[in-house]
Formats: sequence, C-alpha cells, structure tokens
Amino acid sequence: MSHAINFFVSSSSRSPSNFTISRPSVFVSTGSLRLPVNKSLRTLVVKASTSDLDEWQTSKVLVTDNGSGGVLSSVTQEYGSNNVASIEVDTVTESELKENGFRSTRRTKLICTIGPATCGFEQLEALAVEGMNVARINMCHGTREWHQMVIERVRRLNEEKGFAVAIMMDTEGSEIHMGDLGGASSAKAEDGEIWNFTVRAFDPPLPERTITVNYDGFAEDVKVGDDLLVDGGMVRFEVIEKIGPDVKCLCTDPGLLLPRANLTFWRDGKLVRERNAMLPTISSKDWLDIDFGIAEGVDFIAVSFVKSAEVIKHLKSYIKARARDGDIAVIAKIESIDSLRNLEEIIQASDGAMVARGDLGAQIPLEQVPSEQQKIVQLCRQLNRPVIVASQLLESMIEYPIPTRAEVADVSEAVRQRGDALMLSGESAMGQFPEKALTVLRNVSLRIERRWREQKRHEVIELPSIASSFSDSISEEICNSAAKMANNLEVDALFVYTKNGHMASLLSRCRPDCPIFAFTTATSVRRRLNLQWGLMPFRLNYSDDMESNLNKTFSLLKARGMIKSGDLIIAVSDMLQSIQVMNVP
Ligand SMILES: Nc1ncnc2c1ncn2[C@@H]1O[C@H](COP(=O)(O)OP(=O)(O)OP(=O)(O)O)[C@@H](O)[C@H]1O
Ligand SMILES: CC(=O)C(=O)O
Ligand SMILES: [K+]
Ligand SMILES: [Mg+2]
Repeated sequence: MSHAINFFVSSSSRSPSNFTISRPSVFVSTGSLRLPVNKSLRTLVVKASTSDLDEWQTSKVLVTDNGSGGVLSSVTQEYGSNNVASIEVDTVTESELKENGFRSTRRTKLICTIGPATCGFEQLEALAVEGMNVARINMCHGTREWHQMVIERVRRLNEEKGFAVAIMMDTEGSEIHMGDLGGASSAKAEDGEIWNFTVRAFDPPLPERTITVNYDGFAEDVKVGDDLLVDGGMVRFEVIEKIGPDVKCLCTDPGLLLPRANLTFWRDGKLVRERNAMLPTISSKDWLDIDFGIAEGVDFIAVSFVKSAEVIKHLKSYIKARARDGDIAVIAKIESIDSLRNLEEIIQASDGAMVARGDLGAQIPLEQVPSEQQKIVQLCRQLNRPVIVASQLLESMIEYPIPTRAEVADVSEAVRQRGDALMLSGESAMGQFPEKALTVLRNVSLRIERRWREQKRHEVIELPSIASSFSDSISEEICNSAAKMANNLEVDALFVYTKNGHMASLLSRCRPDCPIFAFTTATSVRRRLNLQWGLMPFRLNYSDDMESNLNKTFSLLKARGMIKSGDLIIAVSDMLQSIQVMNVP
C-alpha cells in the first residue's frame, strides 16, 4: 500500500483542480544515518497534458531489434500469468554497482575511437570491460567494409557479452586535408626539404615527397609566401612556387605527417578561410557515409566542421525520413571559427555537441581553446545537450604507457567541468596502449567525481528554463526538484522511467550526487543514454501503473544484487509526471 500526496494539474488550467493528502509518511535524515519512519512511500503526483499519456497507453512495450539484446545480463521473472519481465543492463555497470555500491559508479562517459589498434573482437571487448560507453568510427579513415566489420563486432559484443556499447559515426567533412599517403602509416618531413602538394590524382605508390590534397581549388587559392600548417602546426611549410596543379613547399618546421591530416594556410599571420567557408559541411561522400550509417543503425552521427544550424536541421530531417526508428542522434562538432560564431543556434539544433579541440586549435589561437571549451560545456548543460570533450586528452599515451601530469590535469578539468563524455582519438585508434589510456580516463573521472561529491560542491550554475510547453515545464520542474531532493536527502539513487529519454536527460542535467537509473523500453534509447552524464540506462518493459513498475523493478534489481532492502530512492516518470520517495522494500 502506498500513501501519497497527489497534486493533479489539468493541462487546460494552471490551477490545481484536485488536491488530496492521504497520510503521507515521514522520512527523517539524521546525518549519515537515515531512518525510514512510518510508511515507506511518499508520492507527489503532478499530472500534465493527456497527449503524452495517450501515447503511453498505446506503446507500453516497445522492443527494437536494433542492436544489443544484453542476453547474458538479462534476468527474467514471471509476472502474473503470461507477463514475462526482464531487465537489461550492461555487465560493466552491473559489476561496478555490485563492487563499489551506488556512490562510486562512474558518471562521466567514455568514448573510444576505433582504429587498427582496437578493431579486433578481443580488443573491443577489452575496451568494453574497461568502460567504453561509445565506440567512434571516423569516416576519414578506413574503408566502408572496415567500418562495417567494426560495427558488426560491437553489435556482436553487445549481444553475446551483455554490453550496451553505442556506435558513433564521425563524418569526414570537406575541409582541406591531405590524402592517405599512398597507404603509408606516416611520413617524416625534414627541415629544408621541398615537398610537392598537388591536386593531381596518383595511383599508389606516390612519387617521393608528394602529398595529395583533397580540395580541387587548393592550387588556385594558395599564394607564394603562405604558411601551410599540417594539423594546426605539427608540421609547417612555406609555399615557394606554384606550377599548375602542383604547389612546391619548403619544410620550415619538421615533423611527422599522418594520413589525411588537416591542412590550413595562413597569410600575414591570419587563417585564410574565405574558400573554406564555401565548402559544403556535408560532402557528397559524407552523404553516402550517412546513408551507410543509417542502414547500419548507428546511434550517433557526429558532423565535422559544422558552420551553421541549417546543416544540422537538414540532416535531422533527412534522418527522420530515412532511419528505421528515426532516432539517430546528431552531434555537432565544434571545430571551426564559424561554429563558434553560431554556437548557440547550432547546439539548439543538435542532439549534442563535441568540443573537437584538434581542429579547433588549428583555427583559433591555442590559448583560446580552454575558455572556448568551458563555454561550450556550460552552454550545452544549459540547453540540455550532452557534450563531449575530445582530442589529445592523453596524446602522449599513443607512445608511452603512462600519461604526462599535464594530461591528467587536463582530463581532471574536463571532468570537473562536468562534461558528459571524454573521448580518446589516436590513443585508442592507433596507439600502443589503448586499454591503459581508457583506464586512466576512468580512474581520473572516478577520483574527481568523488572529490566533487565529498566537497559538496553543488555548483551554482544557473540552469535556465528550457521547456517549450507547459507539459515540458512540469517535467523540468519535477526533475530539478527531484535532483535537489536527492541531494538534500542523500538518497542512494534516482530512478527515472522514461520513454524517449527526455526526463532522464533533464535529471542528468542537474548533475545530482547520486547515480540515475534510467529505465526505458527501447534498446536504441538505452544505448543513446550511454552518452549522458550519470545515467545508467536499463531496458525494461513496463506499464503505466507506477506502483507495479516500481515493485517489478525492485524485484528484478534485488534478484541481481544491484539494490537491497532499505536503499532510499527517488523515482520520477514521464507517464505520471510524479516524484516518489521510498525505501526499497
Ligand atoms: N579507421 C582508421 N584506420 C586507420 N587509422 C585510423 C583510423 N581511425 C583513426 N586512425 C588514426 O588515428 C588518428 C586519430 O584518430 P582521429 O579519428 O581522432 O583522427 P583525426 O583525423 O584527428 O580526427 P578528425 O578527422 O575527426 O579531426 C588518425 O590520425 C589516424 O592516424
Ligand atoms: C575530434 C576532432 O575532429 C578534432 O578534434 O578535430
Ligand atoms: K572526422
Ligand atoms: Mg576534427
């Protein structure tokens, strides 16, 4: 039996039309010792618009065949005569929870770029075990067959081993970059050497000291005297002569050239970008890759070199028309001057953003990158979009088994800023120590998160209202209140029952002290929630009867040893728009 305080708010009028109190229970918090008093369930029900609810009644169970089934990790129980209940959670979350308890589960999500160093099934499994939440494939590199093989392996890993690793496809984009070095993994440019940058096509092997350039207008656009920077200055050349399609360049800062490295050219100390601005954000090759991603059912598409919100809107409507579930999230990569200019509208239009510091640092002064990062992370939080901090987090670990102290400090700062996710690039794609790098990210995340909680730094970041309807406002207020209550009452976990993940993201946005168990009916939503701070996504079939849902969840989680009697939780749901505080019976 539950005792409840009910507020019913009809959607047509903003005044409560019904207010009942039926012997609410009392909960007493005495420092760290929490004593349940009287009844175990308190409920605040705020009932909103009916349209969401109608949708709910007709889609109580939504199962997709899109990827992970989490077979090994699902527990099945009989409920009633013919209602079989099961809950799916990834094996890593489950063991973390069992070993360390609620408080010490990791909140920051981890992304690994997959490349030659990590594309084997066992290597992917090792990364999943170390905590990889999302596998990223970069369409700049590798063939479509290779990417398809990686996707197939990640899916198999999910199905056979009970992980829920999501897949992110990153587009190539049409910014100017070098070709693939005719198959070589790298080339060394020495001081004083003359290299030929050309728009001519060659069959491999390339002539010596030749670099192909992907952009046909290159030879026209550069001028003698321009500085040509590879990867933002890792190698530097000066243009000394133009001969038709060939541009002869003198190496002035020697270094290692990597396949498809980004090229920028500078004149009188300024980035030349007039023509770049004319290049399409999504090239014809990118559209083919996007079709491939849609056909493969990837979870995220990260769009390189976004310049405006328009391209994101265009891609989102394209996906909506084409994708099976219409639910591929679009991530805007912030890595150009134009993307900084139109930051807010780009983030608004997207489902998330990436601070792509590699290319960003090649377009703006390096010393400006940290403040832009902070600004983007904060803006994403305010607008409720997940944000990824990417590139060079542990660059030295491409070659060495331990990071530099400065790298650890950089990772710590990204965690302290409470970005949703950290991303490995070369460290995991082609480095010598991919698993060790991931372990560093995990350990630093855990340490900084714990320190933050111990210091009770409930930061005063202003979270503006973002709702666009009255019903959305109710969800937002409920989540803000629930998160605050969770901190004040020091509850063990927040439970959120969410169909499309929105309520879960609103809770995540508050960055509460306790972990958030997000229950969703769709496997694809579950995988997408993997990118968001503090969310532990579970797949569960449930009904519109919250009391029965809670009882079912408690039994299933208790059977798995993931919660125990007496644990204090706060539950919210997007079907009932309610807050319930209770001890696990
Ligand atoms: N599929 C792949 N095949 C071969 N090498 C890869 C692959 N993916 C990544 N790499 C290597 O790892 C490095 C870092 O990977 P990452 O995806 O971050 O590249 P990037 O080119 O810097 O990123 P972006 O083009 O998105 O700015 C690349 O420069 C490349 O050498
Ligand atoms: C990740 C990426 O694209 C960058 O840092 O440039
Ligand atoms: K890319
Ligand atoms: Mg980039």
